[in-house]
Amino acid sequence: MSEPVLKINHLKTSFRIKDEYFAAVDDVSLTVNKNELLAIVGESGCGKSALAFSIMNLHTRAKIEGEITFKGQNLVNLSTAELNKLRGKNMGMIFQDPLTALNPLMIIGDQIGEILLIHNKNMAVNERKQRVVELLTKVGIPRPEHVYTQYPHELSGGMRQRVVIAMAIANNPELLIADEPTTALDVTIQSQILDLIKDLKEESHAGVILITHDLGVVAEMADRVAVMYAGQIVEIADVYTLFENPLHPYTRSLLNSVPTTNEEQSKLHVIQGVVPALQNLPREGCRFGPRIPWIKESAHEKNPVLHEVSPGHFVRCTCYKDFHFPHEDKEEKQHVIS
Ligand SMILES: Nc1ncnc2c1ncn2[C@@H]1O[C@H](COP(=O)(O)OP(=O)(O)OP(=O)(O)O)[C@@H](O)[C@H]1O
Repeated sequence: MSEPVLKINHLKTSFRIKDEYFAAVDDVSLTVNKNELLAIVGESGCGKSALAFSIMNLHTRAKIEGEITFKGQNLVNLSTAELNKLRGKNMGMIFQDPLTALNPLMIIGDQIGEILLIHNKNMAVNERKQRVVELLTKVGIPRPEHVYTQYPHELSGGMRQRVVIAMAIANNPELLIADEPTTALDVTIQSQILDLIKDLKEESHAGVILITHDLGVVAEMADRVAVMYAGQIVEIADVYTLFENPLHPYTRSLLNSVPTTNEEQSKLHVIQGVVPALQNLPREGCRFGPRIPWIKESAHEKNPVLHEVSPGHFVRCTCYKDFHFPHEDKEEKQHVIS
């Protein structure tokens, strides 16, 4: 039986541009369970980071509405002091760029030690040092005692990201959010970092949210996947269902734009257009509609909602029933879907 760590209900995060607020996260509801890795995918500008930052309450000037329930409390209503008790202790975050997440003027040991100290005021100095070395060892850093004394600029990008992960897991959080944790790293290092996150999840049984552009990573690591487009979840399902039976035109377009060795993939699909700027997002009708203009208007719902097409598999808008790629024979495709 799955046990929820985080429950998000009708979350709306809006940013002020000139005199108006525009929702970058628009009515998102989801759950993350203990020992589950939920991947959030979508093109740049779909609202993935805005969602992650909302959960950690790291937006300074956004308007946040809805409910983010963690440990029985709605994070949206908590004061900074109350939030600080949870952040870094019960919730950890791994950021895209490890350099910006670290203080350049502080040695690694002190940076991790500080996180331990904030949440364990009575921890003795020696115990703290020992725990930092343990954490550095756990995230695969060689010569941890030496690295303890180094500054961030003395480490490689991969090692710095390991330090950031050590900080995020220092207090054994129940929820770990990783926002494109390998974007700033070399390809060779990327898989090591992702393996580390996966191992940590398996060991600690934490709930993990992994934000990524990379569908290969999703296939490899996720238990469930939420696909975001224009601030909304357009499809959510367990990882097998999402890859075996993707339904939303956006999900299918994303999957079809990745080259594979699969012989059935006759042609790569280039998704038309781009995600509009926040103030130009379509707010009515199917938000993805303008990017699939060959699908007739009547296929879309006026106010698209998520439909549960099979247990745990939700798809927004009815247009998935009529969707086909321009190069496909429509009759044949409808037969496959029905
Ligand atoms: N502080 C802000 N003020 C105004 N607009 C913002 C702010 N932060 C994000 N946005 C806008 O909100 C939308 C969603 O941005 P977000 O960074 O969440 O996208 P993303 O899916 O995480 O993209 P990426 O993959 O590039 O990180 C974008 O249109 C972005 O320009």
